[in-house]
Amino acid sequence: MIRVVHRWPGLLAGLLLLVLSLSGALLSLFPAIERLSSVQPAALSTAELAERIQAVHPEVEQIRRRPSGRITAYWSENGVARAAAMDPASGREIASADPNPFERWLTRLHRSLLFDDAGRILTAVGAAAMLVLAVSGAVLVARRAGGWRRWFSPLRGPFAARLHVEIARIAVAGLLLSSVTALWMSASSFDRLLDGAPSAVTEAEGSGRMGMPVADMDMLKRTPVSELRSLSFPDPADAADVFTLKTDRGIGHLDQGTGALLTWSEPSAWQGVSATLYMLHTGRGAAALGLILGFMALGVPAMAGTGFVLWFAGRPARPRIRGNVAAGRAETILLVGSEGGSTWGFAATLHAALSASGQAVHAAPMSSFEPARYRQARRILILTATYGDGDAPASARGFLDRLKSVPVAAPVALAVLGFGDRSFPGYCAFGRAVAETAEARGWCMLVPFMAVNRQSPQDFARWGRSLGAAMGMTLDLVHHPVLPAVFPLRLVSRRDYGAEVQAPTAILRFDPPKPPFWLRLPGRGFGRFVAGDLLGVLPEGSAVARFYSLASGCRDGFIEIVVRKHPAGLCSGQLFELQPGDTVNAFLRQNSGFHAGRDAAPLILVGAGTGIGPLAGFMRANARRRPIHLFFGMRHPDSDFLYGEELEGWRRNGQLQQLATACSRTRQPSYVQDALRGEGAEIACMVRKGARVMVCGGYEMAAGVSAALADILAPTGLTPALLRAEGRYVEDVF
Ligand SMILES: Cc1cc2nc3c(=O)[nH]c(=O)nc-3n(C[C@H](O)[C@H](O)[C@H](O)COP(=O)(O)O)c2cc1C
Repeated sequence: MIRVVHRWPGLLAGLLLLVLSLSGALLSLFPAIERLSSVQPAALSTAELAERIQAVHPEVEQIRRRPSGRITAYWSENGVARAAAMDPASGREIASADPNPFERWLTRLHRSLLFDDAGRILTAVGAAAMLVLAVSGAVLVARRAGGWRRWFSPLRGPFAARLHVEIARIAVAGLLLSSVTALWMSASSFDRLLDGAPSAVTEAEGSGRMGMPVADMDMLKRTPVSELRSLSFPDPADAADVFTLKTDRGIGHLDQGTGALLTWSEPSAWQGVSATLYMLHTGRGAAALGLILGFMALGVPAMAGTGFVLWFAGRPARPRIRGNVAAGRAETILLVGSEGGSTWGFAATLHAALSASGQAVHAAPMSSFEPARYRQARRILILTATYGDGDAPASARGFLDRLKSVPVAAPVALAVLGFGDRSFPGYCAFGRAVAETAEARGWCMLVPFMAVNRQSPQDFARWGRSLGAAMGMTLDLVHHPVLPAVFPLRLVSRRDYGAEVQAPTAILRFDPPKPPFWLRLPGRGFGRFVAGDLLGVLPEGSAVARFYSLASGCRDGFIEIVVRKHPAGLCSGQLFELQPGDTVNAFLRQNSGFHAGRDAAPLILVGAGTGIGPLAGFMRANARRRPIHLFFGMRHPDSDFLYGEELEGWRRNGQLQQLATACSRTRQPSYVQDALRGEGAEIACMVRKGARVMVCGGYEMAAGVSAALADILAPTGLTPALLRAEGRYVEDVF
C-alpha cells in the first residue's frame, strides 16, 4: 500500500516536481550571494543610519533592510521615484535596487509557474505531492534498512534502487521541511491561515509639531540596524503624519515633532510562526540553511530519474497478479512466502484459477497478514517456501509470531502448501511449522499440509485437486514455471581434486557476465555479489535451478564455485563436463544470512569438502587481516586438499591466522569436529570475546560441529542456540 502511495504522486507530479526543485535549488543561491555582497553595518543605530541617508537624500521616503543586511532607500527626485542599495557607512548609493531579472523570473516560475492563481494552485499541489513522497519514502527507506535506527545501514540490490535510497536518506529531511513550508506559504498566500497582514496599528493623536531631527529620536537611537526591517518617513507637508518603524520585534508609530512612540504592536504567535516558516523556505535570513535545502532539492531530479527507471523495470521476480481484489472484499485470501519469486508464480496460477471460477481473491505477502482486515474472507490459503534451517523466506518475516498472537478468525478455514527441496534436511520446515502452529492455535484446516518438491507442477496440481474437493469444486492447476533471467557464464579455468578418494570435486572459475548498462541500471544485470551468495545454475533439460555457494565476490573479478560430482546429478554432471570456453546458464541469488560482514570480529570458519568454497572467498576478501581460524575437513591431503596452495599463501600474509585440518581417509582418520575439540579451550576463549562461527558443508558435518561446540562452550554458559540467536553462529548446509 505504502509503495502505491509513493509511486503514483511521483509518476503523476514528476515533471512539476522537477521544475519546482530545480528552480528552488537555484533560488537558494540568491540569499547567500546577497549576504556575501552586502555591507554589514557594525553596531549602527537606526537613528544614525537614517541621519546619514537623509544627509545625502533629504527627500528619503523609506529605508528598508533585507534579512541579508542589504539596505535600500526610496526617495523622489524631481517628482521621479528612485531607489538604490545604500552603503550604511556613508549613506551613499552603491548599487541599483532593481532585483536581478533572472531572479525575478525564477521566483515567478517557482511560485506560480509563470501563471497567476492557477499556477499557484498547481505549485501547492506539487508541494503536497512532495510531502506525500517524502513521508512514504521515509517509511520505505526505514523498512528497507530494517528499522529507523538502521537508517544508514549498507544496501544491496540494483544500482538504480540503491542510488534512489542513498539520495533519499540524505535529502528526505530537507524535502520534508521544504514541502511543509511551501504548503504553509501557499495556504497563507490564499489567506487560508490566520497570519494575514500584521495586526492593525491603531491611529494615535500626534503632537502636531514637526521637524525633530531623526538623530535625536530616542526610539530610533535604541533600535539597532540589525533589527530594522523598514522605516517610513512622514509626508513633509503633513503635520499629522508619523514615522512608521518596523523591526523584528513589532511595528510602531513615532511622532515627527517629538520622536515619541505613539503606538506599538507586536506580531501575533501565528505571524511569528509564519515568518519563521517563510525564512526556512526561502533562506532569507538563514542563507546557509537555504543553501543546504537547495542542495537537498537537487536530489529530486536524481530520485525522479531512478524512481522512473525502477517503476519502468518493474519487479521481474514477482509476476503481475491481475484482478487482485481488496483484502476487505475477498472471500479467499492468498498469502505468499517467497524469497526468489517462484512461489509468486504458483500463487498467480492459483489466483487465476480461483478468479476464473468466480471467486474474489486477494493475494499478498505473508508479512502483511492482518485477519481483522479480511471482513468477507471464508478461507486463507498460504503458499510458502522454506530457507536455511527451516527459516521464513523474505516475504514471510514475522508471520509466525503474528499467527501466534492474533485471535483465530472462527469462520475462516486455512490451508498451507509448502515449497521446498527434498535435498535440504529441513524439507519445507517453515511451511510445516506454519501449519502446525495454526492447528495448535485452533484454526480450522481446510486440507492437510502438503509439500511441493523442487517446484513440481505435478505436486502443485495434486494439492489443487484436494483443495478443490474441500471447496466443492474442480480445481485444475496447470502451472508453467517462469524461468529466471539467466546469463551465459564462460568457464575460464578448472582445478580438479578428489578422484582418488571417490569424491570428484572441481573448483570452477567463470568470467562474470557484462550485460549492457541499460540492463544493469534497473537491476536486470547479473548484480553485485560477495562470497557466500548463491549461483543458481540452470542445467539443460530442467526448469529448476541448482544453487552453489559463491567462493568469490565481484571485486575478485571472477565467479568461482566448488562442485562435487554426484553419481546421478544432472547439474553437477553437466558442470563437470565443462571445459574452458564452454558456457553455462546461471543467475545470482543473494544470501545475506551467510556473509562474513565488514566488522573486525574474529571468525571461526568450519567447512568440509565443497563447504570450503564460501570460506575461501571470505579469506580472499580479508584485506583488513581480521583474525580467521579455519577448520577444514577433507578425505586425504594428497587428493582433495581444496585451495591448499592459496591457504598457505593467505596464512603467510595474515589473511588466515590459523589452519587446522582433519582427514577422514588417512591412517588416523579424524573429522572437523575432532579438530574443534582439540582446540576447545582456545575456541571457547575466542567466542567469549565475540568471535563469530560460520559453518559450511553437509548436514551431518554441521550437526557434529554443533554438538562439539555445545560441549566446548558448556563451561562458558554459552550454547550454539544462544549464538545463533545473536547471529554469531550461522550455517550454510546442504
Ligand atoms: C539458499 C537456499 C536455502 C534453501 N533452504 C531450504 C530448506 O531449508 N528447506 C527446503 O525445503 N527448501 C529449501 N530451499 C528450496 C526453496 O525453498 C525452494 O526452491 C522454493 O521453491 C523457493 O521458492 P521462492 O523462489 O519463492 O523463494 C532453499 C533454497 C535456497 C536457494
